[in-house]
Amino acid sequence: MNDAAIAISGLVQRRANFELGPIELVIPRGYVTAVVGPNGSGKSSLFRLLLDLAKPDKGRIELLGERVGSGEDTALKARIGYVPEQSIDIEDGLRGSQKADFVRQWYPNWDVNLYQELLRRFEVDPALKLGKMSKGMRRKFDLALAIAHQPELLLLDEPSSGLDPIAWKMMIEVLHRYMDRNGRTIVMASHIIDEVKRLADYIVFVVQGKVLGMYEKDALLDGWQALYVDSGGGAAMDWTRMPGFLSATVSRGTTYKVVTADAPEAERWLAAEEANVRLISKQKLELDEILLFHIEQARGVL
Ligand SMILES: Nc1ncnc2c1ncn2[C@@H]1O[C@H](COP(=O)(O)OP(=O)(O)OP(=O)(O)O)[C@@H](O)[C@H]1O
Repeated sequence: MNDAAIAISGLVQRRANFELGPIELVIPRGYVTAVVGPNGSGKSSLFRLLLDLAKPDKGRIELLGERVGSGEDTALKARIGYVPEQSIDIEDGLRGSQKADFVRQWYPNWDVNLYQELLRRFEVDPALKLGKMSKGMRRKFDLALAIAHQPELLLLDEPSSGLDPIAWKMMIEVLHRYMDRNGRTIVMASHIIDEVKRLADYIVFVVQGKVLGMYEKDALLDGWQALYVDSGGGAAMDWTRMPGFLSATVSRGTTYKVVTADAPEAERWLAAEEANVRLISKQKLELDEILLFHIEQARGVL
C-alpha cells in the first residue's frame, strides 16, 4: 500500500494577485497533519486544488494513490471527507436531514448509527434548515456529515471556526476517535495553536503560497528553544556557530537569549565550548513564535 495520503509535485496555481507554489509535498497516511500559516497564505486554495474544486496551472496531485483531475473520481471522493472553510450558502433552504439524505447516496460506507451518534453528541437538530442553524451548529453538522461515511482521508479547513469551548473539546475527542482506526489520515488547516498541539503529528508551514517545511511536531517543539546563556563576560561569542542558530539578543548583563532550531545539539555544542559560557535556563518556543520566525525568514528569502 502506498504510504502517502497526499503526494504533490510541481503544483502551481496563478491568480491575478497571488501565486501558490511551486509546491512539493508528501503527507503521510495514518497521521494528523496540520497546515499552518497566516491569513491569505494559500491554505484554502491548496485544499480546493486537492479536491479538484479548482484547477492548477501546473503540477500533479495524488490522493490515496489516485491522480486528481484525471476524469471520473466518484470512487476516490467516496474515500474522502471534506469540511470547507465556509458552508455552501445555496443549501441554506435545506433541512439538515434533507441534506444528509442526499449526501449519503454517494457513500457506500455511510454509517447511519455513527451519523446519529455524532449529531447527538454535537447536539445538532437535523430538522432545522441549514440557514437557520447557528454558525457553530452548522460547523458541527458539516463535521458529522464529513465523518459519517467513514472516509480514509479527512480534509478539514479550519474545523473549529465558530465552535464554543465545549463543542471544541467534543470535536477534538471525535477526531481522536476517528483516528483510532488504522490507516486513517487527517489534514487540517488551523490557526488554533492548542488544536494543532493536541491533534497534529506533523506540521506544514505555508507562507505566501510556498511550503516552508514539514516537521514532526514533537521534534519541532523540542528543537526550537530559547537558550539563556551567560557568556562569562570574556571575548565576544560568535553565536552563529551554534547548531540551529536563529537569533541572539542581550537578555541582561552578560546573559544572551539565543534562539535555536536544534536545542539538543546546541546544548552539546555549549557544553563542549572552551569559552567560559554557561547555560542558565531554556524555554521551548510556542508554535506561533515558530511560525513567526518562518514568516520573517520567508520575507527575507521569498
Ligand atoms: N477565487 C479566488 N480568486 C482569486 N483570488 C483568490 C480566490 N480565492 C482566494 N484568492 C486569493 O488567494 C490568496 C490565498 O487565499 P486563501 O483563502 O487560500 O488563504 P488562506 O491561507 O486559506 O487564508 P485564511 O487563513 O485567511 O483562511 C489570497 O490572496 C486570496 O485573496
